[in-house]
Amino acid sequence: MMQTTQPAAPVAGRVAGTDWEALAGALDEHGHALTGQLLTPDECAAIAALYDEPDRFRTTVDMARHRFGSGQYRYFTHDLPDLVRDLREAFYPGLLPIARDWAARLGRPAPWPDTLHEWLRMCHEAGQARSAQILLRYGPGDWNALHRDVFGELLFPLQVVVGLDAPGRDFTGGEFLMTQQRARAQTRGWATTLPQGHGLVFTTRDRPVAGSRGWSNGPMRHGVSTVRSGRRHALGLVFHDASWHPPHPPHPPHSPRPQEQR
Ligand SMILES: O=C(O)CCC(=O)C(=O)O
Ligand SMILES: [Fe+2]
Repeated sequence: MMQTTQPAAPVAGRVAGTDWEALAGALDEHGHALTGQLLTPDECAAIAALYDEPDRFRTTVDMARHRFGSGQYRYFTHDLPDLVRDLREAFYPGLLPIARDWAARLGRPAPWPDTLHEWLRMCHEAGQARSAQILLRYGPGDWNALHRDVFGELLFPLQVVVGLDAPGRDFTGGEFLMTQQRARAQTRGWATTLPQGHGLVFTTRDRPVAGSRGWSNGPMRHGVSTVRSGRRHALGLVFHDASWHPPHPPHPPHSPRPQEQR
C-alpha cells in the first residue's frame, strides 16, 4: 500500500498504482486509510501556493466565524488546476466499487454511475452545482471541528485529503482526526499524521460495521487537531458537488447538528 519512492508517473498512474485491495481492506476496518505518496514535494508546494491566487476560488470560509474551528479554507471554482482535476478523476473509478459494496451492505441505493462526469451531471441537474474542492490553510492555534462534508441530497460516500506540508518540519500538531459513534458504547477516535504528498481516503458520513445480526452503520466524523506551530495546507477532494455553502446551510432531516454540514 505504501509507496516509498518519489512518484514519477503522471498523477493518474500514481493513483491507479495504489494497492486498492489493501486500501479497501483498511477502509472496511477503520473507515479511513492512507494511500501512499501521490504528489512530489514540488507539486505540493505549487498547489499550496495557489491559496494566494484569489481568482482560483469561488468562496473563502473563515472557520471561526461559522464555529467550524479556526483557520481558513477556500473552495476552488470549477476551473480546477490540472493536477487537482486529474487527482479527483483518477480516484473516482477506484472508490466506486467500495462505495457500491458499502451501499449493498447497508441496503442503501447506489446511484453512482460509472464515470465522474456522469455523476457530476446528475448532481448539477439536482441543483448541486457548486464546486466542493477545497484548499485549507492552518496556522498556529488553528483546528478543524469534527464534521461531515454533506452538501445536499446527492452524496458520494468517500472523499480524499492530501497533505501538502511535511509534518515535523513545516508544522507540528495538526493530526487528521476521525471518530466513530458505536451503538450502545462510547465513541472511538483515531489520529493520523498525514505525510506530505500522501492521500487519506475516508468516509464522508458513516461506514458499514459488521455485527452479530448483520451490517449496521457506524456514524463517522472527521476534523483536524490544533496546529501547534508552523503552517499546514491540505487539499480536500469531494466527489459530489454542493448545493449550498456557509453561512446558511439548510438542515436536512438526518443531520444531527447543523454545524456539521458544510
Ligand atoms: O485539513 C485536513 O486534513 C482535513 C480537511 C477536511 O475537512 C476535508 O478535507 O474535508
Ligand atoms: Fe472536511
